[in-house]
Amino acid sequence: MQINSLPSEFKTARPILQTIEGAGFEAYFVGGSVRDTILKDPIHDVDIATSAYPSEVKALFHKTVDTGIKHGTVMILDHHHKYEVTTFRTESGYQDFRRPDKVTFVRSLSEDLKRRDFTVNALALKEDGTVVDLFSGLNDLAQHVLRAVGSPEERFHEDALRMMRAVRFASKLDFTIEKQTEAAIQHHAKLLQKIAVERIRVEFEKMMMGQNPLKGVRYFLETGLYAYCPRLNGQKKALSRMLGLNASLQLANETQVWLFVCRILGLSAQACPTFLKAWKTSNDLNQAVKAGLTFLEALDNQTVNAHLLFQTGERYLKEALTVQKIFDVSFDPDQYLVAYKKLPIKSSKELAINGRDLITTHLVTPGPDLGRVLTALQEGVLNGTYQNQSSELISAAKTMLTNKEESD
Ligand SMILES: Nc1ccn([C@@H]2O[C@H](COP(=O)(O)OP(=O)(O)OP(=O)(O)O)[C@@H](O)[C@H]2O)c(=O)n1
Repeated sequence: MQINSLPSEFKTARPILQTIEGAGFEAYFVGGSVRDTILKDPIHDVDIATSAYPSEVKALFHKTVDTGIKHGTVMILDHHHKYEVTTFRTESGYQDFRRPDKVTFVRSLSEDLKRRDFTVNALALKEDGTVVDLFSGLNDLAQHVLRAVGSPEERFHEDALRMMRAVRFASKLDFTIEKQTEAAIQHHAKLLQKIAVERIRVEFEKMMMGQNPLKGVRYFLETGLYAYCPRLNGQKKALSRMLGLNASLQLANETQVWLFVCRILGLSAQACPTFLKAWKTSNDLNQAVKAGLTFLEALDNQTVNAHLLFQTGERYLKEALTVQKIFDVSFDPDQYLVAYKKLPIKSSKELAINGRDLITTHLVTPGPDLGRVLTALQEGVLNGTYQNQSSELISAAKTMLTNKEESD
């Protein structure tokens, strides 16, 4: 196969390949960018593989960085671009099911391609647009099939994360997993326990955000992979609820993914931190999910009010509303967005007076009273008791403090 019009990312990187080839070595574009180009999908990283050894690559370019020299990767800095160039290699060992114990640099492209995970990821592209296809990856791409290169058992034994990659690609590309490859995942699912949670999480999130997430999820459940993910063992029934949803599952970011998963599992805002901790999500994400779940619980209980909209904030509110719409296609998020827009203040900073105003007018001294008065004023503004005007708020503060003195 010949690709006549290469994407601009490849065209820009062409001189790198030409320099390496000019020195008598082989060089190819490899990996996901080749797959995505043939599928006419946008490409992200451009990976280059070569028969030149790292020292030989370094000798050919002015600026290089040893990013992963032990594994054969050299980064080439070329004007404003960075390219990872990796020497053809074979891998062996894999006692921990994730990293090879031994990497051997080789001169043969076929040796390098045959250690790769799936046939559609084992294509190489020459700078002139010729595709090298040693494992019928082009046919699998055309048939939308994900098939391990060579023995699936061996591929998953080498790197158990590849099983999660399989379900992620099934979702991302809307591909079917070939029968033997699927059977091998089912057989080896428990090896996932050996893989770092962070790496599993990245694949899980990508699966949930794919083109056809339910395809990936179906494999995730049927092969038993889910049982080896944090806190999902025993949750097949709950997770299967995803498959019965009426709405198409389109999740745009990690917050939506975890909000959705927590809702599917019936986790409350209070219970979610323990669950998310097991998945090692970031503090920012945990905060977003907790805020979203708190809002959705209020939605369930029909107790949404101005205070909650204010607390949730626009960003988290939008995420929560998007997730609610997945569960209930007839749900209308607009009324909540309109109510949010109508809030007299969107943050404490928008309150017409601040702590300093109360101190300079000698109403109150720094301390707990100050915080209490400001919170009460903010609540009053949100529920419509006061207008957000400084004179009105100052006099409201005076009344509050006078009443307090009298009751003290
Ligand atoms: N566990 C892995 C990870 C990667 N690869 C190989 O390394 C390439 C690059 O890997 P990576 O960048 O992680 O994934 P991509 O396939 O490029 O997919 P994407 O960019 O969409 O994540 C893959 O195509 C595949 O050939 C592999 O064989 N086994």
